[in-house]
Amino acid sequence: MTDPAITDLSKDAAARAATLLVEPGMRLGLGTGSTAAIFVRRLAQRVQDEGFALRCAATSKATTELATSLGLKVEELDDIGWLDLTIDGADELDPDLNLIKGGGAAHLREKIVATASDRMVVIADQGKVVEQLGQFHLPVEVIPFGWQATRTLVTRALDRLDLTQRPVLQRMRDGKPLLTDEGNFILDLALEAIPDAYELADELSSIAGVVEHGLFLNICQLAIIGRPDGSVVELRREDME
Ligand SMILES: O=C[C@H](O)[C@H](O)[C@H](O)COP(=O)(O)O
Repeated sequence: MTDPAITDLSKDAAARAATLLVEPGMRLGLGTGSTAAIFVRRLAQRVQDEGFALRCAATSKATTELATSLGLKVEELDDIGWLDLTIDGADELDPDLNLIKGGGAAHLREKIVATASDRMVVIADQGKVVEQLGQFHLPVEVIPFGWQATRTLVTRALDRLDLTQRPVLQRMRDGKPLLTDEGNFILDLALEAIPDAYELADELSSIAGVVEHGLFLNICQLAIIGRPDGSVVELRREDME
């Protein structure tokens, strides 16, 4: 396992590089998670040093609190309307820049913000880059009402795709299921490999109690992968090279 301090250096390298994509006056989406938090800190520092204005929309209560505490102006997405750029982390990314997100249970708002942006850029360390998605458990946000019936429907969908693993309600807080910022539960799918992410996404999206899954397909345009020595590698979708 990679030393967490090394991983943090890599995340910081990616975050620093991403701050250079931000231009004065931009409408900017702020992601959630440890990498996105480093970006928010780096961005706040740059804004303070250079004194320019930005309009930010955040993807979680945690990011709203962090950004606001650092002096960034955070507004409701609906008050901004549309975003120029969103910068966020990811749990996994494949060579097509398809992603798994939601390790921090924020993927619903993250997907709304990312798809309401002209560009989404992912920042990550090398450990997030995979050949095929699925090693990281796939989060599926479900409405608490009837969640067990929803879980049955998710199981049947997995069966149809010959995926034998079962969805699990495993994220707990104070002995109760963890609630997302939108008051929903998370089912985790430990799939190990997702042979066809588009097919799985379609199946999951067609289930009534599923609010959103953590597959981000065809949404990210650029990934900035940080290295412990402070350098970065940029990955673009193959069809965009
Ligand atoms: O729900 C959380 C988000 O999708 C995060 O962006 C993702 O889990 C990556 O987080 P981290 O940068 O902490 O690995």
